[in-house]
Amino acid sequence: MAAAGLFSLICIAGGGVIARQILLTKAGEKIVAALRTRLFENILRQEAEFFDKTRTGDLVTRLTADVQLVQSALTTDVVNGVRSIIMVAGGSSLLLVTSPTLTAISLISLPPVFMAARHFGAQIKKLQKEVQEELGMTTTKAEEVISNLKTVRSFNGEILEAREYEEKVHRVRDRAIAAGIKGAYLDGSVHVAANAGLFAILAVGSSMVGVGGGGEITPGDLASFLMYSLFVAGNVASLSTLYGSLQKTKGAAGRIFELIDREPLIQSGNGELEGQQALGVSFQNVGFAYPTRGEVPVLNGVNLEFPPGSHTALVGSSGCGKSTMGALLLRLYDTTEGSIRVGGEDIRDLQTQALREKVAVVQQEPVLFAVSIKKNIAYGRSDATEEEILQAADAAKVTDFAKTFPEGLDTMVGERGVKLSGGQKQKVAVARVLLRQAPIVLFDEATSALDAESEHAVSTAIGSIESLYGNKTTIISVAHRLSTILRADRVAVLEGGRIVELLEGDIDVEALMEDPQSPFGKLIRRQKL
Ligand SMILES: Nc1ncnc2c1ncn2[C@@H]1O[C@H](COP(=O)(O)OP(=O)(O)OP(=O)(O)O)[C@@H](O)[C@H]1O
Repeated sequence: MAAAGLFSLICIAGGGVIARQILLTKAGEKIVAALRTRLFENILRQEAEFFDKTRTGDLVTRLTADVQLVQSALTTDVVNGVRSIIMVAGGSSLLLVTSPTLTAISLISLPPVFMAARHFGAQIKKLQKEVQEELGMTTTKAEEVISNLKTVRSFNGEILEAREYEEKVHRVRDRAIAAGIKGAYLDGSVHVAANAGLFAILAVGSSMVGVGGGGEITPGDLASFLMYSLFVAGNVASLSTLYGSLQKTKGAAGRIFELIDREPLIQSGNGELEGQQALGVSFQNVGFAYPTRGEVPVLNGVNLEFPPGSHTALVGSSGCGKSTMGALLLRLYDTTEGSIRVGGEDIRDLQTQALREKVAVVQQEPVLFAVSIKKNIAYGRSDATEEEILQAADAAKVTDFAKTFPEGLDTMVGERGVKLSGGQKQKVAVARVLLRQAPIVLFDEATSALDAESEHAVSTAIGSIESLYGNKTTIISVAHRLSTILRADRVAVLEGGRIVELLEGDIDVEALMEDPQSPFGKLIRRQKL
């Protein structure tokens, strides 16, 4: 009967183990999923300045390794901790019942335990934070080298890169070992303090038993007291190990929550831009310096109107701030001085999403995603029909080169579009923007990677799309390509951070080249075009 009863109890305990494992796994995985999602969503909300300052690897480490540490702490560590606390509480009550005097004496081991936990705990937390930061740098390095392996290889950089990676890995290792050593000191000190308590109990307890027995307590009581004390000391020791591990987690959790709680510096306004009509853009006394290089002004009192439906070429030498004007128009950064208006509204008063819906950009270095050509085009507008996608692909001459691939528009382009040529990538980016049908179109030297014939085809396509979808305000920023400049009906010259010349109507290039006062003439002469 007793054996059967015991077996039933074991079965119930087994069921408890199963339930605990299942519940812990569920809780842990749900915590990880929720943390990752919230973290990722908040990373995406951050302003461009944040990404100028933060390394990608650091963010990836927060999403992976840091979250993983928190998961194990919140499941395994917390459960073990609760169990040890119950054991310590239960064991202590037994101690109290057996001998209140000896229990009071055993308490002398507690202050050193707390002191050790405080002292080493703080150091472990700091070191673990450093481990996670160094891990972030290691991830950044690996990601940079692997995604640019062709460049690394062409410069015979493999050995150098492997050595740099090794150095970073060693820094992670050294910090992790240092944290482990502090943990070991914590465990060791707790062990000594807890066992010193046992010695005190033995010394005082034996005198309480008295020579030959007959004292305050029986030898049996002392033996039980010592056994309970060992049990309590063992659980206090495992609590200290858990405390060390919780301190590690605090380092990682701090990094996660600092980012989950971070409010982006660029806050969206509430205004909306209704309708699909052409919108004008106006730069009013705009001054700007990149926050990471605050002492170097890039723009300085830029005044420029882009009337609705106008086609403006923004011309200026390399690095003069043309792309920066585009970034400001998209409100990736806020102007340091002055304001930018779209459709008469200050862009700081508009919802950032509403603003970006109205501006389509072909970037200087177009970025494609690791999906098919067609999906990359469809990224331009989520509700576009198949027909519209094909129309955009045709207009930007994507169909011409895609039909030479066995899978046509369904060809996968590889990570960042590595399986396409520079010009092909740019054509896909143009198709994506054509599909977007935004009233303001920004070409950041979009035609630089296109050959003359494709460039002509693309600009004609833009014209035809325009006649299909209505007038667009286009801004083409271009360093020197005269054929592109002349296709615009206005030319604005950017120099020294301000607009120094605005040409409208028929542009007589020959005369301007002769004119020593004309910045545009000077620019063209310098470029020898
Ligand atoms: N994220 C950034 N952080 C700090 N400085 C930057 C950043 N982006 C650009 N700059 C600096 O701002 C200046 C203007 O750059 P911008 O890209 O606007 O030039 P650009 O006229 O478009 O040049 P290009 O014709 O060569 O593309 C440059 O001196 C550049 O080094």
